[in-house]
Amino acid sequence: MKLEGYVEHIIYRNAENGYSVLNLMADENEITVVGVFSYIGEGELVELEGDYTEHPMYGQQFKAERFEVKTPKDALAMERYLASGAVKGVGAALAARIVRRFGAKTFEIMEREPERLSEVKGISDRKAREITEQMEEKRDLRDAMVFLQEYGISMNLAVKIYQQYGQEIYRIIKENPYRLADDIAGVGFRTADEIAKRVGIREDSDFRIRSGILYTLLNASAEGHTCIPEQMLLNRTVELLGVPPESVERHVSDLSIDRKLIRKALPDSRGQETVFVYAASYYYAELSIAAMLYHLNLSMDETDAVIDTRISKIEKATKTTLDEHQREAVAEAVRNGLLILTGGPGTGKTTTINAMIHYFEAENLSIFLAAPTGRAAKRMTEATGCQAQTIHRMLELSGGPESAVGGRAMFARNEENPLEADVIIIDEMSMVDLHLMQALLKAVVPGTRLILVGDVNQLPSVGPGSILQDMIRSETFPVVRLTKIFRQAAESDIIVNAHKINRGEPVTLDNKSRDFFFLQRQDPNIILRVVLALVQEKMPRYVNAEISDIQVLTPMRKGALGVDNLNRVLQRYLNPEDKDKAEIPFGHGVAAEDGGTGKGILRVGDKVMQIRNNYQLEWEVRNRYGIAIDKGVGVFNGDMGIVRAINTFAEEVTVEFDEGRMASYPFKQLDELELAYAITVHKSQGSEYPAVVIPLLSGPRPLMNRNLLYTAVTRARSCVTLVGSAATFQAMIENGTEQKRYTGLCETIKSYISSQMSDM
Ligand SMILES: Nc1ncnc2c1ncn2[C@@H]1O[C@H](COP(=O)(O)OP(=O)(O)OP(=O)(O)O)[C@@H](O)[C@H]1O
Repeated sequence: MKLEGYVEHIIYRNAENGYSVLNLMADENEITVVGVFSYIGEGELVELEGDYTEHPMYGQQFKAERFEVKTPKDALAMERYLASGAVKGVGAALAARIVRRFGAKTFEIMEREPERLSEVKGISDRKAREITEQMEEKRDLRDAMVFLQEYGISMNLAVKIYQQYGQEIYRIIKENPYRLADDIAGVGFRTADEIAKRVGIREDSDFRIRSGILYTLLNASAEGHTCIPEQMLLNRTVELLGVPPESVERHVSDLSIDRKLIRKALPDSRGQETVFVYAASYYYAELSIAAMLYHLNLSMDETDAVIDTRISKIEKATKTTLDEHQREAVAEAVRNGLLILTGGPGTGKTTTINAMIHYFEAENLSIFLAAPTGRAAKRMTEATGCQAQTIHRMLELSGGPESAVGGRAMFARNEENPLEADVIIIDEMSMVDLHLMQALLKAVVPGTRLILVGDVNQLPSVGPGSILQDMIRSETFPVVRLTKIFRQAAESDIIVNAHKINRGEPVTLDNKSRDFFFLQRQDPNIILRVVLALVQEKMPRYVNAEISDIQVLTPMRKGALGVDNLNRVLQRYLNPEDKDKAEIPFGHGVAAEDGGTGKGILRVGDKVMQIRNNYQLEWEVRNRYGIAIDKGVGVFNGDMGIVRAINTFAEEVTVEFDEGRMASYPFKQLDELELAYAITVHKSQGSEYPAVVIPLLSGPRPLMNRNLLYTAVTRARSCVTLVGSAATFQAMIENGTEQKRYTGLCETIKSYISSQMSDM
């Protein structure tokens, strides 16, 4: 049946799919209507098709299957529409005046002769234009929404697509919807492919195959590769698209002629020359990194005798005697434009950094200290007594919306406006990925000393590349390796065992240690219970810390002991439901037990983590009177915080990060957060926690390796407790095969250097 009426009030609206509940006034009757409305506003006249149904709780309602927004016919209806707030700047009084002037012709005049609006008292020419433009925009947007909905595009996405292309959408969607995957954040190949299918674009269309190839490369970069073997690219793309290999091959070759892809011969894991394929931007990033490193790698003049004397003076002043390698590191830092310092935990990296700082300070040189994450920067500040900052902040991430191009950061410090420092020391270098390294190097001029400090045995960066490892492997730059564990550090079993793990030696699990425990349990449910007891009671007391300082680390996302399930269980006990704590549905990864929606809950008091870099998110630090004392932009992958407020009215969640930084997330942006009672070992890189609890039972072999265990264990400052299978633990120590990362930086550095040599 059909029903016509005015939208009186929208009771509920799901912004993602348009599902709405609204009050409709039809012939003086108020009717509750439910249905999917792509675009609708209060005050509008709609014609609905559907049927009345009986809802067990809400009684009779009209279920709309189809709808059409109609132009209001009579004067009263027009006035109602205009007064509804649908047009900005027109309130009830003005709406009444407009309709009094033009009567039933109001809309016609607004459409055809908008300049006449200025005949109404209180409407200037400019305002008349504004009102008209709004009416037009609304109509265009509505038409576009209806069009995009036909292709199964959600409303949020439809708005984004419309904002990007405007009236061009019709052409783009019909000709090449794969462009959406390139241009719009949140549209991937799969969404574009779905649209293409509905539009009727053929499976073997050129656009589809090219887009599929680029998508495969993008996926590879999400796994950390900067390039992949061509054969692997072909296989994966063929599998993705279901098209013959020849056509993929042909397009790979076309794309490389267009320089969208770069093919390059590199040695594979067995050292044999193989063709690898890069997305062009990754290739040029490696090339420019190689070139910039080459130019920074200068020799600086200073005699050994002078250096020796100065170091001895520092040793006296700081009452430390540096060992041979530490001394060498300081001397090399003085003598070179570029230096890598690497070593495991407790081998004296920080002590060496401190000696370097003393040395350069005595020379009156300006020194910048930085690290890839906020937590790592904070640690560096504490350990050196000098202010360290995140690399992003040092490079002056600019705040405006233009600060991220294609999701990438834009920095105010770059080749045109380099950092004004004589010495830059970067800690936790193993976490720096290809993009950040490129941005950093752009902002450093030759002549500035760049000292890169890190532990090359940690897991590689979350983002693509294995910069530190590749630089060391290239054997092109000065490297000092610290290997000796100092006496104080040697008293810690965390450090001693970490080194054993790294060397592949067995670790004794007799629980006679003060800071390293292994609780053998085989049943996942029992492991969960033990983990909970450790986090909730034992560890906070043992290391004298808050519950939120105890971090659970796990290798995996899925399974009983994966991140998702651990978070669900830990949340239930550590931050249970409470009528005084606001909460909202949240997240995608949380399975089962919640009514089959696959969603979890976010609650005030929850511990959360930002899971991607957001260069635009604003934060504020307020004093106790609520006055902002510091402001900035950018919350980064891996930053941890506590949910302080959930405002369902403003649809906002406020999270407090380190150092009191408060950031607000619109509900729509909550996919940037995850619960963080438990996090993956990968995400924990660069952070340190007073105590770490690691459930360890089983998992896929490539993941369960020495590298991962080493990284997990070294995250703990005062205590590590592993809970689970000792056999798995020992097997991980023996599994020295790292997850393979394909990168070409090492070879690119070498070939760049030799090309420079031959030019000389
Ligand atoms: N030359 C030295 N003589 C005596 N003790 C030293 C020396 N160098 C470092 N130490 C001591 O060894 C311990 C570890 O040193 P440091 O903190 O510098 O190492 P690190 O490599 O930075 O460790 P981590 O990566 O775990 O932070 C500290 O207690 C430090 O005081």
